[in-house]
Amino acid sequence: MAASRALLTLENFIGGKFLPCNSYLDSYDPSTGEVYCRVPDSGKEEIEAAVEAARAAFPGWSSRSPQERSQVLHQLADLLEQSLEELAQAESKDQGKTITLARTMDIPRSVQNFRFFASSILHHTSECTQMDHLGCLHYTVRAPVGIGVPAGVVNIVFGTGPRVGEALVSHPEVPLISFTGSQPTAERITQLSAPHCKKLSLELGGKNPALIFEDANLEECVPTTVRSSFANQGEICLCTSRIFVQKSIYNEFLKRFVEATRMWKVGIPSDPSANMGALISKAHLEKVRSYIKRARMEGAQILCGEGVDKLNLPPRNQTGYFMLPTVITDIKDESCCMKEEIFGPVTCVVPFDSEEEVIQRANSVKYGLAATVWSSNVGRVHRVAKRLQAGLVWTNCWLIRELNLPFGGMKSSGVGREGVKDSYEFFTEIKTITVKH
Ligand SMILES: NC(=O)c1ccc[n+]([C@@H]2O[C@H](COP(=O)([O-])OP(=O)(O)OC[C@H]3O[C@@H](n4cnc5c(N)ncnc54)[C@H](O)[C@@H]3O)[C@@H](O)[C@H]2O)c1
Ligand SMILES: N/C(=C/C=C\C=O)C(=O)O
Repeated sequence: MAASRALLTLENFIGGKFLPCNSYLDSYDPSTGEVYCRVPDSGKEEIEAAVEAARAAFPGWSSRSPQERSQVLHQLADLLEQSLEELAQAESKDQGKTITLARTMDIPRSVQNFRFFASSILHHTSECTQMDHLGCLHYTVRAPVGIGVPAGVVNIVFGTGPRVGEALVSHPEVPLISFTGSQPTAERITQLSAPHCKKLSLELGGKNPALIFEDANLEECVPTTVRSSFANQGEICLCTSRIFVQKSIYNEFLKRFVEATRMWKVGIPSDPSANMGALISKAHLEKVRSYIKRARMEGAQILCGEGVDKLNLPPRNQTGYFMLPTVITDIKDESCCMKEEIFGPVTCVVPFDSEEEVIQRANSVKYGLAATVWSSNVGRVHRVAKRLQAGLVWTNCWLIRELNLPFGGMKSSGVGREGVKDSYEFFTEIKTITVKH
């Protein structure tokens, strides 16, 4: 029996200290399907300790000036930047994403976010009114609700959603919840938080359409739509999973799109030339595959990918959670593949005739997160973008992020928004003060 390699064991980080836990969960390397790490299986006790640490840290941290807190956030960005490669390797290993995506998107975006918010907190203004006839001045101030960085301000508690997640979201001293995840979980969190009237920010799923009109520039549209469909194995809430193509260019688009999809390289995450790595878990891989099986049963066509083309992987990775990017056509709008979020490397391509028709069909799902519109007619992109039920509409591009402006979805894609103004308002309480002079 080969000696088992010492497994990486993570610890919770509470009150500025790394703390062991009584029990642990196995964490799997998505590229091999092997256990590579153990994470704490935390529960109520750990959440209580984290809330206590936060409670103790709050008075000191919340009274620090924006200038001091900005400096701390810039220092965090510096530390992330200095450890970019180590963090990219860790993220790629843990999530199955390619090292290239982790190096060029995930970690740099984290640095950018810290720097951006470190700057924005220095520029907020408040409101003021005067009642001269009463000799009154009114103004607003905002007080932090959450906490920032010194010991106890950031607490990291590992565990499962139902066990440690529920302990956190139902804790009476946790006043607000910023949740990113699926709609079913958001429903559960909303139920648990309701008795405490907690403030909620919910960033949920999407079933994001691409609307490709006959005057689209296919040289740009095809590669960008391949990327928006399959980046990070389709495990991005903003990924395109329904592609509506105007009939007159449908065959040409499909030919180019399938060719480009087949060039989208699936490889081991550490391969810098891979475009796509492994899905997050065995269970998720099987869930994604089940949608393709259902599409086949409904008589849809699978033009490339799962069950059509061959996946070439080294022997050690054949137990990894890999699948090929898959394109489905001849599928009805009523199909679950066109209605439900699959959150995998699967996209459906269907034709449409008119602008009116495609807007109605694009809006016919319960989600409303993101959309892309491809047309060289500037009047059309503005007109269509305004009518789409989506919180984010990219025209002739995808995933260009503007942190100054609201980010988030409508309908079942979430509640509230993130961004400079929206996050500032969410994480603070506003107060109106009247001074009679
Ligand atoms: N809108 C966005 O910005 C955005 C960004 C990324 C992902 N997403 C969405 O997230 C989903 C994929 O992420 P996921 O699979 O981790 O989602 P998930 O809902 O399964 O889990 C999200 C988080 O909630 C925790 N959780 C699970 N059950 C819980 C419970 N009962 N109480 C408290 N916490 C609980 C999980 O441990 C996890 O940390 C997709 O729907 C995707 O679209 C949205
Ligand atoms: N919050 C964001 C999420 C992006 C992709 C999620 O899968 C962001 O871009 O700010």
